[in-house]
Amino acid sequence: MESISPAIGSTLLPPAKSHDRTHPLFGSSLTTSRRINLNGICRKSRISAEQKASTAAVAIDFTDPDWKSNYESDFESRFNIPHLTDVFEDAVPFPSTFCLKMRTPITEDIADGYPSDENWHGYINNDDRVLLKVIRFSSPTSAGAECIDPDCTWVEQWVHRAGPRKKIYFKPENVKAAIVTCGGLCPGLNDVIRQIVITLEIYGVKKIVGIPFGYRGFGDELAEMPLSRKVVQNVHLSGGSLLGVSRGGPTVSEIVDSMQERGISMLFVLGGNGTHAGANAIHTECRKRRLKVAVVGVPKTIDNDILLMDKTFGFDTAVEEAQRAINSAYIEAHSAYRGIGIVKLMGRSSGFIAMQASLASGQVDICLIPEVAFHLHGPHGVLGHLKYLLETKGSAVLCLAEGAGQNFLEKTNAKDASGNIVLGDIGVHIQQEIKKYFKALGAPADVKYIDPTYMIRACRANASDGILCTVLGQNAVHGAFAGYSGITVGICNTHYVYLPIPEVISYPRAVDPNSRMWHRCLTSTGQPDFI
Ligand SMILES: Nc1ncnc2c1ncn2[C@@H]1O[C@H](COP(=O)(O)OP(=O)(O)O)[C@@H](O)[C@H]1O
Ligand SMILES: O=P(O)(O)OC[C@H]1O[C@](O)(COP(=O)(O)O)[C@@H](O)[C@@H]1O
Ligand SMILES: [Mg+2]
Repeated sequence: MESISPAIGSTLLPPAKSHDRTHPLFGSSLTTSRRINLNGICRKSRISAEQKASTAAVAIDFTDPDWKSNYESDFESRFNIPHLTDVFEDAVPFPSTFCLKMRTPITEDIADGYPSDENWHGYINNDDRVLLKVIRFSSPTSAGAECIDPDCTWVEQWVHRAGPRKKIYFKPENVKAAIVTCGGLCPGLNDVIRQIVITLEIYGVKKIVGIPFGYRGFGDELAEMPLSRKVVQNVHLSGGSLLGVSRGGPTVSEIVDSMQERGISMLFVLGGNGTHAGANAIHTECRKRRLKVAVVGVPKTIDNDILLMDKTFGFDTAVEEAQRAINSAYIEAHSAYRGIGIVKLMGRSSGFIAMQASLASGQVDICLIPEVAFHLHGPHGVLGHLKYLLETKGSAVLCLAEGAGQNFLEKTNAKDASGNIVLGDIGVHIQQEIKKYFKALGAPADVKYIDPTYMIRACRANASDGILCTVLGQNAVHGAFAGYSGITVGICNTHYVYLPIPEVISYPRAVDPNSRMWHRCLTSTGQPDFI
Protein backbone atom coordinates (compact mmCIF):
# COMPACT_ATOMS: atom_id res chain seq x y z
CA MET A 1 0.00 0.00 0.00
CA GLU A 2 1.08 3.52 -0.75
CA SER A 3 2.40 5.43 2.23
CA ILE A 4 1.02 8.81 3.09
CA SER A 5 2.37 11.89 4.82
CA PRO A 6 1.97 11.87 8.59
CA ALA A 7 -1.68 12.43 9.28
CA ILE A 8 -2.30 15.57 11.19
CA GLY A 9 -5.51 15.97 13.08
CA SER A 10 -7.20 19.19 14.01
CA THR A 11 -5.53 19.40 17.40
CA LEU A 12 -2.09 18.29 16.37
CA LEU A 13 0.73 20.43 15.21
CA PRO A 14 2.87 19.31 12.30
CA PRO A 15 6.08 17.61 11.45
CA ALA A 16 9.76 17.63 12.10
CA LYS A 17 11.26 20.17 14.43
CA SER A 18 14.23 21.32 12.40
CA HIS A 19 16.07 22.45 15.51
CA ASP A 20 14.79 19.83 17.91
CA ARG A 21 17.93 17.85 17.56
CA THR A 22 21.43 18.00 18.76
CA HIS A 23 23.23 20.49 16.60
CA PRO A 24 26.42 19.05 15.10
CA LEU A 25 28.43 22.05 16.21
CA PHE A 26 26.61 23.36 19.21
CA GLY A 27 25.56 20.35 21.19
CA SER A 28 22.26 20.37 22.98
CA SER A 29 18.99 21.41 21.40
CA LEU A 30 16.37 23.79 22.65
CA THR A 31 12.99 22.55 23.75
CA THR A 32 11.35 24.80 26.22
CA SER A 33 7.91 25.89 25.25
CA ARG A 34 4.79 24.16 26.41
CA ARG A 35 1.79 23.74 24.17
CA ILE A 36 -1.78 23.24 25.01
CA ASN A 37 -4.22 20.73 23.68
CA LEU A 38 -7.92 20.51 24.19
CA ASN A 39 -7.65 18.10 27.07
CA GLY A 40 -6.08 20.78 29.15
CA ILE A 41 -2.67 19.23 28.93
CA CYS A 42 0.41 21.33 28.48
CA ARG A 43 2.98 19.66 26.30
CA LYS A 44 6.36 20.70 25.12
CA SER A 45 5.16 20.20 21.56
CA ARG A 46 2.75 18.27 19.43
CA ILE A 47 4.90 16.95 16.68
CA SER A 48 5.83 13.38 15.82
CA ALA A 49 4.63 10.28 17.62
CA GLU A 50 8.06 9.59 19.12
CA GLN A 51 8.48 13.15 20.24
CA LYS A 52 5.06 13.09 21.79
CA ALA A 53 5.78 9.85 23.55
CA SER A 54 8.99 11.23 25.01
CA THR A 55 7.45 14.54 26.02
CA ALA A 56 6.36 14.83 29.59
CA ALA A 57 2.82 16.14 29.86
CA VAL A 58 2.09 18.64 32.60
CA ALA A 59 -1.52 18.41 33.62
CA ILE A 60 -3.43 21.44 34.78
CA ASP A 61 -5.89 20.72 37.55
CA PHE A 62 -9.00 22.58 36.40
CA THR A 63 -10.73 21.88 39.68
CA ASP A 64 -8.23 24.23 41.32
CA PRO A 65 -10.06 27.57 41.55
CA ASP A 66 -6.76 29.36 40.96
CA TRP A 67 -5.77 27.49 37.79
CA LYS A 68 -6.45 30.49 35.57
CA SER A 69 -4.46 33.02 37.56
CA ASN A 70 -1.69 30.44 38.01
CA TYR A 71 -1.63 29.92 34.27
CA GLU A 72 -1.50 33.67 33.61
CA SER A 73 1.36 34.24 36.01
CA ASP A 74 3.21 31.23 34.60
CA PHE A 75 2.72 32.70 31.14
CA GLU A 76 4.02 36.08 32.35
CA SER A 77 7.20 34.46 33.63
CA ARG A 78 7.68 32.37 30.48
CA PHE A 79 7.42 35.50 28.37
CA ASN A 80 9.57 37.60 30.64
CA ILE A 81 12.41 39.04 28.58
CA PRO A 82 15.94 38.67 29.94
CA HIS A 83 17.55 41.94 31.01
CA LEU A 84 21.11 42.92 31.84
CA THR A 85 20.07 43.72 35.39
CA ASP A 86 19.27 40.02 35.90
CA VAL A 87 23.04 39.56 35.97
CA PHE A 88 24.42 43.03 36.65
CA GLU A 89 22.13 44.04 39.47
CA ASP A 90 23.90 47.34 40.00
CA ALA A 91 23.81 48.38 36.33
CA VAL A 92 22.84 52.04 36.24
CA PRO A 93 20.51 53.28 33.50
CA PHE A 94 20.69 56.79 32.11
CA PRO A 95 18.50 58.97 29.91
CA SER A 96 18.07 57.71 26.38
CA THR A 97 20.06 59.30 23.62
CA PHE A 98 17.31 58.36 21.20
CA CYS A 99 15.49 61.62 20.78
CA LEU A 100 13.62 62.70 17.71
CA LYS A 101 14.11 66.33 18.62
CA MET A 102 17.67 65.89 17.50
CA ARG A 103 17.76 67.11 13.95
CA THR A 104 21.44 67.50 13.21
CA PRO A 105 23.61 64.49 12.51
CA ILE A 106 26.25 63.71 15.11
CA THR A 107 29.55 64.63 13.62
CA GLU A 108 31.68 65.78 16.52
CA ASP A 109 32.93 63.97 19.56
CA ILE A 110 30.26 63.02 22.02
CA ALA A 111 32.13 63.76 25.20
CA ASP A 112 29.48 65.99 26.73
CA GLY A 113 26.58 63.74 26.12
CA TYR A 114 23.77 63.58 23.63
CA PRO A 115 20.56 65.49 23.37
CA SER A 116 17.92 63.73 25.36
CA ASP A 117 14.34 64.56 26.15
CA GLU A 118 12.60 62.93 29.07
CA ASN A 119 9.43 64.86 28.38
CA TRP A 120 9.04 63.38 24.94
CA HIS A 121 6.06 61.05 24.90
CA GLY A 122 7.51 58.68 22.34
CA TYR A 123 8.97 56.21 24.81
CA ILE A 124 7.51 52.83 25.67
CA ASN A 125 6.91 52.03 29.30
CA ASN A 126 8.61 48.79 30.36
CA ASP A 127 5.26 47.56 31.67
CA ASP A 128 3.40 48.06 28.38
CA ARG A 129 2.05 44.79 27.04
CA VAL A 130 0.45 43.43 23.86
CA LEU A 131 -2.26 40.78 23.90
CA LEU A 132 -0.95 37.67 22.17
CA LYS A 133 -4.24 35.89 21.49
CA VAL A 134 -7.19 38.01 20.49
CA ILE A 135 -9.94 35.53 19.68
CA ARG A 136 -12.22 34.39 22.42
CA PHE A 137 -13.23 30.91 21.29
CA SER A 138 -16.52 29.79 22.70
CA SER A 139 -16.01 26.14 21.90
CA PRO A 140 -13.08 23.81 21.35
CA THR A 141 -14.78 22.81 18.12
CA SER A 142 -14.55 26.31 16.62
CA ALA A 143 -12.21 26.29 13.62
CA GLY A 144 -8.63 26.74 14.75
CA ALA A 145 -9.64 26.86 18.41
CA GLU A 146 -6.77 27.09 20.85
CA CYS A 147 -8.25 26.41 24.25
CA ILE A 148 -6.59 25.80 27.54
CA ASP A 149 -9.47 24.12 29.34
CA PRO A 150 -12.46 22.16 28.03
CA ASP A 151 -14.70 25.23 28.49
CA CYS A 152 -12.39 27.46 26.46
CA THR A 153 -12.10 29.92 29.31
CA TRP A 154 -10.76 33.32 28.32
CA VAL A 155 -7.19 33.54 29.56
CA GLU A 156 -5.11 36.65 29.04
CA GLN A 157 -1.70 36.14 27.50
CA TRP A 158 0.38 39.29 27.42
CA VAL A 159 3.77 39.88 25.83
CA HIS A 160 6.19 42.80 26.03
CA ARG A 161 5.67 45.81 23.79
CA ALA A 162 8.67 46.79 21.67
CA GLY A 163 10.07 50.26 21.20
CA PRO A 164 12.42 52.90 22.61
CA ARG A 165 12.75 53.22 26.37
CA LYS A 166 13.36 56.39 28.38
CA LYS A 167 16.34 54.83 30.12
CA ILE A 168 19.13 52.96 28.38
CA TYR A 169 21.88 50.69 29.65
CA PHE A 170 24.65 51.30 27.13
CA LYS A 171 26.69 54.44 26.55
CA PRO A 172 26.69 54.84 22.76
CA GLU A 173 30.33 55.91 22.68
CA ASN A 174 31.31 52.61 24.33
CA VAL A 175 29.21 50.41 22.08
CA LYS A 176 30.60 48.26 19.33
CA ALA A 177 27.63 46.82 17.47
CA ALA A 178 27.82 43.88 15.07
CA ILE A 179 25.26 42.54 12.63
CA VAL A 180 25.26 39.01 11.25
CA THR A 181 22.92 37.33 8.73
CA CYS A 182 22.69 33.52 8.83
CA GLY A 183 20.91 30.65 7.09
CA GLY A 184 19.37 31.04 3.64
CA LEU A 185 18.56 34.29 1.90
CA CYS A 186 15.27 36.06 2.39
CA PRO A 187 13.88 39.26 0.85
CA GLY A 188 14.38 42.17 3.23
CA LEU A 189 17.69 41.24 4.86
CA ASN A 190 19.30 44.39 3.50
CA ASP A 191 16.37 46.50 4.68
CA VAL A 192 16.82 45.24 8.23
CA ILE A 193 20.60 45.74 8.16
CA ARG A 194 20.04 49.28 6.92
CA GLN A 195 17.57 50.18 9.66
CA ILE A 196 19.74 48.71 12.40
CA VAL A 197 22.68 50.82 11.25
CA ILE A 198 20.61 53.98 10.87
CA THR A 199 19.00 53.60 14.28
CA LEU A 200 22.31 52.81 15.98
CA GLU A 201 23.69 56.03 14.53
CA ILE A 202 20.71 57.99 15.82
CA TYR A 203 21.55 56.70 19.31
CA GLY A 204 25.10 57.89 18.70
CA VAL A 205 26.93 54.63 18.06
CA LYS A 206 30.02 55.05 15.93
CA LYS A 207 31.44 51.55 15.85
CA ILE A 208 29.14 49.40 13.72
CA VAL A 209 30.37 46.37 11.81
CA GLY A 210 28.97 43.56 9.72
CA ILE A 211 30.20 40.01 10.30
CA PRO A 212 30.64 38.40 6.87
CA PHE A 213 28.94 35.14 5.88
CA GLY A 214 26.88 34.34 8.95
CA TYR A 215 28.32 32.70 12.06
CA ARG A 216 31.22 31.47 9.90
CA GLY A 217 32.51 35.04 9.88
CA PHE A 218 33.35 34.65 13.58
CA GLY A 219 35.28 31.44 13.13
CA ASP A 220 37.33 32.16 10.09
CA GLU A 221 38.18 35.61 11.44
CA LEU A 222 37.08 37.16 8.17
CA ALA A 223 37.49 40.93 8.01
CA GLU A 224 34.60 42.86 9.54
CA MET A 225 32.73 45.21 7.26
CA PRO A 226 32.53 48.75 8.68
CA LEU A 227 28.94 50.00 8.42
CA SER A 228 27.47 53.48 8.45
CA ARG A 229 24.42 55.25 7.09
CA LYS A 230 26.48 56.10 4.03
CA VAL A 231 27.37 52.45 3.37
CA VAL A 232 23.85 51.13 3.80
CA GLN A 233 21.94 54.01 2.23
CA ASN A 234 20.84 52.11 -0.88
CA VAL A 235 21.32 48.47 0.07
CA HIS A 236 17.58 47.83 0.33
CA LEU A 237 17.30 48.38 -3.40
CA SER A 238 18.67 44.93 -4.03
CA GLY A 239 17.93 41.47 -2.68
CA GLY A 240 20.37 39.16 -0.91
CA SER A 241 22.48 40.18 2.05
CA LEU A 242 25.15 42.84 1.94
CA LEU A 243 27.02 40.80 4.52
CA GLY A 244 26.60 37.37 2.93
CA VAL A 245 25.02 34.32 4.58
CA SER A 246 26.06 30.77 5.40
CA ARG A 247 25.06 27.61 7.17
CA GLY A 248 27.18 25.84 9.79
CA GLY A 249 30.10 27.58 11.46
CA PRO A 250 32.08 27.66 14.70
CA THR A 251 30.90 26.61 18.14
CA VAL A 252 29.12 29.02 20.45
CA SER A 253 32.17 29.18 22.65
CA GLU A 254 34.34 30.13 19.67
CA ILE A 255 31.83 32.75 18.59
CA VAL A 256 31.82 34.33 22.05
CA ASP A 257 35.64 34.19 22.18
CA SER A 258 35.68 36.06 18.90
CA MET A 259 33.11 38.59 20.17
CA GLN A 260 35.29 39.23 23.21
CA GLU A 261 38.37 39.70 21.06
CA ARG A 262 36.52 42.11 18.83
CA GLY A 263 34.97 43.95 21.78
CA ILE A 264 31.40 43.50 20.58
CA SER A 265 28.79 44.72 23.05
CA MET A 266 25.68 44.46 20.87
CA LEU A 267 25.03 41.63 18.47
CA PHE A 268 22.12 41.74 16.04
CA VAL A 269 21.38 38.33 14.59
CA LEU A 270 19.20 37.97 11.53
CA GLY A 271 18.11 34.42 10.87
CA GLY A 272 15.59 31.66 11.31
CA ASN A 273 15.06 28.90 13.85
CA GLY A 274 18.63 27.64 13.72
CA THR A 275 20.15 31.09 13.89
CA HIS A 276 17.97 31.97 16.87
CA ALA A 277 18.96 28.78 18.66
CA GLY A 278 22.54 29.97 18.13
CA ALA A 279 21.70 33.52 19.27
CA ASN A 280 20.15 32.20 22.45
CA ALA A 281 23.18 30.03 23.13
CA ILE A 282 25.46 33.05 22.54
CA HIS A 283 23.36 35.10 24.95
CA THR A 284 23.58 32.34 27.58
CA GLU A 285 27.33 32.00 27.12
CA CYS A 286 27.80 35.78 27.42
CA ARG A 287 25.90 35.68 30.70
CA LYS A 288 27.98 32.78 31.92
CA ARG A 289 31.10 34.82 31.23
CA ARG A 290 29.47 37.90 32.76
CA LEU A 291 29.84 39.94 29.60
CA LYS A 292 27.73 43.06 29.31
CA VAL A 293 26.45 42.18 25.87
CA ALA A 294 23.01 42.47 24.29
CA VAL A 295 22.11 39.76 21.79
CA VAL A 296 18.97 40.58 19.81
CA GLY A 297 17.44 38.54 17.00
CA VAL A 298 15.37 39.57 14.02
CA PRO A 299 13.47 36.54 12.70
CA LYS A 300 14.26 35.85 9.06
CA THR A 301 12.44 32.99 7.44
CA ILE A 302 10.92 32.95 4.03
CA ASP A 303 9.04 29.82 5.14
CA ASN A 304 7.24 31.90 7.83
CA ASP A 305 7.90 29.10 10.30
CA ILE A 306 8.59 31.11 13.45
CA LEU A 307 5.97 30.81 16.17
CA LEU A 308 3.64 33.45 17.57
CA MET A 309 4.11 36.15 14.94
CA ASP A 310 1.61 37.45 12.38
CA LYS A 311 4.30 36.87 9.77
CA THR A 312 8.02 37.21 9.25
CA PHE A 313 9.66 39.64 6.85
CA GLY A 314 10.16 38.46 3.28
CA PHE A 315 7.10 36.25 3.38
CA ASP A 316 4.76 38.71 1.64
CA THR A 317 7.34 39.28 -1.07
CA ALA A 318 7.75 35.53 -1.50
CA VAL A 319 4.01 35.08 -1.92
CA GLU A 320 3.84 37.90 -4.44
CA GLU A 321 6.69 36.43 -6.50
CA ALA A 322 5.34 32.90 -6.16
CA GLN A 323 2.04 33.84 -7.68
CA ARG A 324 3.90 35.11 -10.74
CA ALA A 325 5.35 31.61 -11.16
CA ILE A 326 1.89 30.13 -10.67
CA ASN A 327 0.55 32.45 -13.33
CA SER A 328 3.21 31.22 -15.76
CA ALA A 329 2.35 27.63 -14.94
CA TYR A 330 -1.30 28.45 -15.54
CA ILE A 331 -0.58 30.05 -18.91
CA GLU A 332 1.56 27.09 -19.99
CA ALA A 333 -1.04 24.58 -18.85
CA HIS A 334 -3.99 26.49 -20.22
CA SER A 335 -2.35 27.00 -23.61
CA ALA A 336 -1.37 23.36 -23.99
CA TYR A 337 -3.57 20.46 -25.03
CA ARG A 338 -4.35 18.74 -21.73
CA GLY A 339 -1.71 20.81 -19.94
CA ILE A 340 -0.61 20.36 -16.35
CA GLY A 341 1.53 23.02 -14.66
CA ILE A 342 3.48 22.19 -11.49
CA VAL A 343 5.06 24.86 -9.28
CA LYS A 344 7.29 23.96 -6.36
CA LEU A 345 7.72 26.58 -3.66
CA MET A 346 9.88 26.76 -0.55
CA GLY A 347 8.62 25.47 2.75
CA ARG A 348 10.63 22.75 4.39
CA SER A 349 8.12 21.81 7.04
CA SER A 350 5.59 24.61 6.68
CA GLY A 351 3.38 25.19 3.67
CA PHE A 352 2.59 28.86 4.22
CA ILE A 353 4.04 30.13 0.93
CA ALA A 354 2.26 27.45 -1.10
CA MET A 355 -1.04 28.05 0.69
CA GLN A 356 -0.96 31.84 0.45
CA ALA A 357 0.33 31.93 -3.12
CA SER A 358 -2.40 29.50 -4.14
CA LEU A 359 -4.95 31.76 -2.50
CA ALA A 360 -3.47 34.90 -4.00
CA SER A 361 -3.29 33.55 -7.53
CA GLY A 362 -6.72 31.96 -7.71
CA GLN A 363 -5.28 29.74 -10.47
CA VAL A 364 -4.35 26.68 -8.45
CA ASP A 365 -6.40 23.47 -8.61
CA ILE A 366 -4.33 21.44 -6.19
CA CYS A 367 -2.23 22.74 -3.30
CA LEU A 368 -0.06 20.25 -1.43
CA ILE A 369 1.70 21.13 1.82
CA PRO A 370 3.80 19.16 4.31
CA GLU A 371 1.17 19.45 7.02
CA VAL A 372 -1.55 17.62 5.08
CA ALA A 373 -1.33 13.98 4.11
CA PHE A 374 -2.16 12.89 0.58
CA HIS A 375 -2.21 9.85 -1.69
CA LEU A 376 -0.88 10.07 -5.20
CA HIS A 377 -2.48 6.89 -6.50
CA GLY A 378 -5.78 5.21 -5.77
CA PRO A 379 -9.38 6.35 -5.95
CA HIS A 380 -8.79 9.45 -3.81
CA GLY A 381 -5.32 10.23 -5.09
CA VAL A 382 -3.93 13.37 -6.68
CA LEU A 383 -3.42 11.62 -10.04
CA GLY A 384 -7.05 10.60 -10.32
CA HIS A 385 -8.10 14.16 -9.59
CA LEU A 386 -5.75 15.47 -12.28
CA LYS A 387 -7.41 13.11 -14.76
CA TYR A 388 -10.78 14.50 -13.71
CA LEU A 389 -9.52 18.07 -14.11
CA LEU A 390 -8.17 17.41 -17.60
CA GLU A 391 -11.47 15.85 -18.61
CA THR A 392 -13.59 18.64 -17.15
CA LYS A 393 -11.45 21.80 -17.36
CA GLY A 394 -8.90 20.80 -19.98
CA SER A 395 -5.91 21.84 -17.83
CA ALA A 396 -4.71 21.89 -14.23
CA VAL A 397 -2.27 23.72 -11.97
CA LEU A 398 -0.64 22.05 -9.00
CA CYS A 399 1.28 24.07 -6.42
CA LEU A 400 3.33 22.29 -3.79
CA ALA A 401 5.67 23.09 -0.94
CA GLU A 402 9.09 21.46 -1.08
CA GLY A 403 8.44 19.53 2.14
CA ALA A 404 5.15 18.01 0.94
CA GLY A 405 4.99 14.27 0.27
CA GLN A 406 8.55 13.54 1.38
CA ASN A 407 7.33 10.07 2.31
CA PHE A 408 7.17 9.26 -1.41
CA LEU A 409 10.90 9.86 -1.79
CA GLU A 410 13.80 7.74 -0.73
CA LYS A 411 15.44 9.08 2.42
CA THR A 412 19.13 9.91 1.98
CA ASN A 413 19.80 11.10 5.54
CA ALA A 414 21.89 13.88 3.98
CA LYS A 415 22.17 17.04 6.07
CA ASP A 416 23.40 20.52 5.25
CA ALA A 417 26.15 22.26 7.24
CA SER A 418 23.59 23.46 9.79
CA GLY A 419 22.20 19.99 10.35
CA ASN A 420 18.99 20.54 8.36
CA ILE A 421 17.79 17.48 6.47
CA VAL A 422 18.32 17.84 2.72
CA LEU A 423 14.99 17.14 1.06
CA GLY A 424 14.41 15.22 -2.13
CA ASP A 425 12.76 17.04 -5.04
CA ILE A 426 9.08 16.28 -4.71
CA GLY A 427 8.32 18.43 -7.76
CA VAL A 428 10.41 16.23 -10.04
CA HIS A 429 8.94 13.10 -8.48
CA ILE A 430 5.35 14.22 -9.02
CA GLN A 431 6.12 15.31 -12.56
CA GLN A 432 7.47 11.83 -13.33
CA GLU A 433 4.55 10.11 -11.61
CA ILE A 434 2.05 12.19 -13.59
CA LYS A 435 3.77 11.36 -16.86
CA LYS A 436 3.86 7.65 -16.03
CA TYR A 437 0.22 7.67 -14.95
CA PHE A 438 -1.13 9.25 -18.11
CA LYS A 439 1.15 7.14 -20.31
CA ALA A 440 -0.23 4.00 -18.68
CA LEU A 441 -3.74 5.31 -19.27
CA GLY A 442 -2.91 5.98 -22.89
CA ALA A 443 -4.12 9.56 -22.44
CA PRO A 444 -2.06 12.61 -23.36
CA ALA A 445 -0.86 15.08 -20.73
CA ASP A 446 1.54 17.95 -21.34
CA VAL A 447 3.38 18.42 -18.05
CA LYS A 448 5.48 21.51 -17.28
CA TYR A 449 7.43 21.88 -14.05
CA ILE A 450 8.54 25.27 -12.69
CA ASP A 451 10.91 25.57 -9.72
CA PRO A 452 11.19 29.31 -8.92
CA THR A 453 12.45 28.82 -5.36
CA TYR A 454 15.83 30.58 -5.55
CA MET A 455 14.48 33.31 -7.84
CA ILE A 456 11.89 34.10 -5.20
CA ARG A 457 14.38 34.10 -2.35
CA ALA A 458 16.73 36.49 -4.13
CA CYS A 459 14.12 39.23 -4.69
CA ARG A 460 14.25 42.58 -2.97
CA ALA A 461 11.49 43.20 -0.43
CA ASN A 462 8.18 44.63 -1.58
CA ALA A 463 6.66 47.71 0.07
CA SER A 464 4.87 45.94 2.89
CA ASP A 465 7.94 43.87 3.78
CA GLY A 466 10.08 47.01 3.50
CA ILE A 467 7.98 48.62 6.20
CA LEU A 468 8.02 45.50 8.38
CA CYS A 469 11.82 45.31 8.08
CA THR A 470 12.12 48.97 9.01
CA VAL A 471 10.12 48.61 12.19
CA LEU A 472 11.76 45.34 13.21
CA GLY A 473 15.26 46.71 12.60
CA GLN A 474 14.58 49.84 14.62
CA ASN A 475 13.00 47.88 17.45
CA ALA A 476 15.94 45.51 17.60
CA VAL A 477 18.19 48.46 18.39
CA HIS A 478 15.74 49.90 20.92
CA GLY A 479 15.64 46.50 22.64
CA ALA A 480 19.43 46.28 22.89
CA PHE A 481 19.78 49.80 24.28
CA ALA A 482 17.00 49.10 26.78
CA GLY A 483 19.27 46.36 28.16
CA TYR A 484 17.40 43.32 26.88
CA SER A 485 19.28 40.31 25.58
CA GLY A 486 18.28 36.85 24.36
CA ILE A 487 15.21 38.38 22.77
CA THR A 488 13.77 38.65 19.31
CA VAL A 489 11.43 41.15 17.71
CA GLY A 490 8.15 40.37 16.05
CA ILE A 491 4.72 41.56 15.03
CA CYS A 492 1.74 40.16 16.97
CA ASN A 493 -1.76 41.26 16.10
CA THR A 494 -0.29 44.22 14.20
CA HIS A 495 1.69 45.42 17.23
CA TYR A 496 5.43 45.08 17.68
CA VAL A 497 6.74 42.99 20.54
CA TYR A 498 9.83 41.54 22.20
CA LEU A 499 9.76 37.81 22.85
CA PRO A 500 12.19 35.53 24.66
CA ILE A 501 13.94 33.46 21.96
CA PRO A 502 13.14 29.95 23.29
CA GLU A 503 9.39 30.61 23.05
CA VAL A 504 9.46 31.36 19.33
CA ILE A 505 11.68 28.48 18.22
CA SER A 506 10.50 25.57 20.32
CA TYR A 507 9.28 23.99 17.07
CA PRO A 508 8.66 25.31 13.56
CA ARG A 509 5.36 27.06 13.05
CA ALA A 510 3.15 25.21 10.59
CA VAL A 511 -0.15 25.56 8.78
CA ASP A 512 -2.97 24.29 10.97
CA PRO A 513 -5.10 22.03 8.75
CA ASN A 514 -8.06 23.05 10.90
CA SER A 515 -7.45 26.76 10.39
CA ARG A 516 -9.80 29.01 8.51
CA MET A 517 -6.97 29.91 6.14
CA TRP A 518 -6.39 26.32 5.03
CA HIS A 519 -10.14 25.85 4.65
CA ARG A 520 -10.22 29.01 2.52
CA CYS A 521 -7.47 27.59 0.36
CA LEU A 522 -9.42 24.37 -0.14
CA THR A 523 -12.55 26.36 -0.97
CA SER A 524 -10.58 28.32 -3.53
CA THR A 525 -8.87 25.37 -5.22
CA GLY A 526 -11.90 23.10 -5.00
CA GLN A 527 -9.63 20.13 -4.30
CA PRO A 528 -10.92 17.09 -2.42
CA ASP A 529 -9.13 15.33 0.42
CA PHE A 530 -6.51 13.10 -1.16
CA ILE A 531 -6.76 10.34 1.42
N1 LIG B 1 20.59 24.33 17.53
C1 LIG B 1 21.48 25.25 17.13
N2 LIG B 1 22.29 25.84 18.04
C2 LIG B 1 23.17 26.75 17.65
N3 LIG B 1 23.34 27.17 16.38
C3 LIG B 1 22.59 26.62 15.43
C4 LIG B 1 21.62 25.63 15.75
N4 LIG B 1 21.01 25.27 14.60
C5 LIG B 1 21.58 25.99 13.62
N5 LIG B 1 22.53 26.80 14.11
C6 LIG B 1 23.37 27.71 13.33
O1 LIG B 1 22.57 28.78 12.87
C7 LIG B 1 22.92 29.13 11.54
C8 LIG B 1 21.73 29.11 10.64
O2 LIG B 1 20.99 27.89 10.79
P1 LIG B 1 20.10 27.31 9.61
O3 LIG B 1 19.28 26.21 10.15
O4 LIG B 1 20.96 27.01 8.44
O5 LIG B 1 19.22 28.54 9.14
P2 LIG B 1 18.01 29.28 9.84
O6 LIG B 1 18.53 30.12 10.91
O7 LIG B 1 17.43 30.08 8.74
O8 LIG B 1 17.09 28.21 10.35
C9 LIG B 1 24.00 28.18 11.09
O9 LIG B 1 25.24 28.83 11.15
C10 LIG B 1 23.91 27.05 12.09
O10 LIG B 1 25.15 26.43 12.32
O1 LIG C 1 19.66 25.76 -0.56
P1 LIG C 1 19.64 26.21 0.84
O2 LIG C 1 20.46 27.40 1.10
O3 LIG C 1 19.88 25.12 1.80
O4 LIG C 1 18.17 26.74 1.12
C1 LIG C 1 17.03 25.95 0.99
C2 LIG C 1 16.14 26.19 2.16
O5 LIG C 1 15.97 27.53 2.45
C3 LIG C 1 14.66 27.77 2.92
O6 LIG C 1 14.00 28.60 2.02
C4 LIG C 1 14.66 28.53 4.21
O7 LIG C 1 15.47 27.90 5.11
P2 LIG C 1 16.14 28.73 6.29
O8 LIG C 1 15.02 29.47 6.99
O9 LIG C 1 16.74 27.68 7.14
O10 LIG C 1 17.11 29.67 5.72
C5 LIG C 1 13.99 26.41 2.96
O11 LIG C 1 12.65 26.47 2.59
C6 LIG C 1 14.79 25.66 1.96
O12 LIG C 1 14.75 24.28 2.16
MG1 LIG D 1 16.07 26.74 9.51
